[in-house]
Amino acid sequence: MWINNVEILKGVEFCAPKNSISVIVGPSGSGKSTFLKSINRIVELNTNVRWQGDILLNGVSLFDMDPVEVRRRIAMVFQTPNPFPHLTVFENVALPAKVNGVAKDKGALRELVKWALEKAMLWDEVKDKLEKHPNVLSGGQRQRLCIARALAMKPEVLLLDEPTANIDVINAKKIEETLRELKNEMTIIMVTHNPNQALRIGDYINVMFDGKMIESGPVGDIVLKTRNELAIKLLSEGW
Ligand SMILES: Nc1ncnc2c1ncn2[C@@H]1O[C@H](COP(=O)(O)OP(=O)(O)OP(=O)(O)O)[C@@H](O)[C@H]1O
Repeated sequence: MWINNVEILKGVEFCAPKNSISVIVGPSGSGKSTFLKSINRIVELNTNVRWQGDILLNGVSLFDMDPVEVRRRIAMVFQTPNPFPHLTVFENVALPAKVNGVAKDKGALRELVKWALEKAMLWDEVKDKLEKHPNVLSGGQRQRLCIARALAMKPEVLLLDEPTANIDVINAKKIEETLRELKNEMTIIMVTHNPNQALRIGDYINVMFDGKMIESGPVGDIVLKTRNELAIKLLSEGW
């Protein structure tokens, strides 16, 4: 994949098994975020992108689908919590679902918002703040609000780009717990800079270096069997 004629992703082969957490690790600038943003084609929004190859969702090419449909089915949560500041907590979760036609009427929408906030393990903390704006929430709560907003679209795949990078340890643990629960309902692909986190919650580890996926496999295999020196170094020392 090329951005402005510079090759950024180089012959990447990657598979995210259903109902599992696939973690992507690698040094800064290796292409992790670009790869993640390719999976739901948001990388195309502001950049001049040229593709070679294919990305399949349940066997269907993303390039044969409407990009809006792709982004509903493959939702994304970014490193910095980015709730809509001018909308209430309720509206933050409800609006994208409403726009995408996920809930048909007000009752269904209320149910959906509650469901998404419960799944994101945030409901108990915000059920009395639904009409407040996200500035009253902590950073970790704002990030879980963004997860709830993504979940309300009922995605099949959830992409997360370092979702715990900017929050404290307790909230990071809550998000990890949330993801472990969520994988029963969807496929999760997450970028992390934290090797301990990768080993703690990843079912599959994928190591990226210089735009290539240099190692991939079940976490046990990667830890015990990999002979790739860079993968060993990255997973033991971090990056
Ligand atoms: N819109 C863009 N235009 C030009 N180059 C880009 C663009 N987006 C990413 N790149 C380049 O692609 C390469 C990979 O960047 P990317 O952000 O994907 O790496 P990363 O592994 O996620 O890094 P980090 O861990 O620091 O977030 C970098 O060299 C970057 O400069």
